[in-house]
Amino acid sequence: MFLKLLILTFFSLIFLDFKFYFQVTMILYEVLRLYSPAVMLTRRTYKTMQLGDVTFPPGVLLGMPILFIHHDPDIWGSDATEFKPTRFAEGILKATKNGQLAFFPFGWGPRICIGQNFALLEAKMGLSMILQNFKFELSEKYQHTPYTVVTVHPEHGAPIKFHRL
Ligand code: HEM
Repeated sequence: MFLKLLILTFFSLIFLDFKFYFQVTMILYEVLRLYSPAVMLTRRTYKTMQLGDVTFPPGVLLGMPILFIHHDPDIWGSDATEFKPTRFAEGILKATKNGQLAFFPFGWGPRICIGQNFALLEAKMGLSMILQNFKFELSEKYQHTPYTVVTVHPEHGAPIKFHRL
C-alpha cells in the first residue's frame, strides 16, 4: 500500500510540475479553511487540567469550534472570509496574522486524522487526471449554500460543466 502511494506520488509530481503542485496545495488548504468538513473537535478531560486561567476537573467535555477559528478576522485578518489561497504561500504558520497555529481541518495532536496525507494526495491526483483531459467550470445552476449534516457540504450539490480538451 505504502509503495503504491509512493509510486503514485512520484508520477503525480512528474505530471503536475512542482509549481502547480504547490498552487493546488494552497487551494486545497484554503477550501479546507473556509469549508472545513469537520466543524468541531471534541475532547474530554481525563484528569484535572489547566487551560490558560481556567482549571477543569476530570470528565469535562470541551468543544473546539474549528469553523469559527478558521473564519476569525483576529486570527486571519480582515479578509478572513475571502477565498485567498495565496495566504498559504509561505506555509500554514505564516498564513495567520501573528504566525499562530489556527488551521485544524484534520484536527491536531495525538488523534489527528490519520487519513490527511491520503486525502490531500487523492484530491491532487484526481485533479491532475481531470486537468489532463478536461477544462471545467461551475454550472450556472450552482447555488452557494454550504450546509452541515455531520460534515460541511454543498446543500444542492456542486454541478460542474466539463469540456474535453
Ligand atoms: C478531507 C478529508 C478529511 C478530513 C477533513 C478529515 C478530518 C478529520 C478530523 C477533524 C478528525 C478528528 C481529529 C481529532 O480529533 O483531532 C479525523 C480523524 C480521523 N480520520 Fe479523517 N479526515 C479526512 C479524511 C480521512 C481519510 C481519507 C481517512 C482514512 C483513509 C480518515 C481517517 C480518519 C481516522 C481513522 C480518524 C480517527 C483518528 C484517531 O482518533 O486517532 N480521514 N479526520
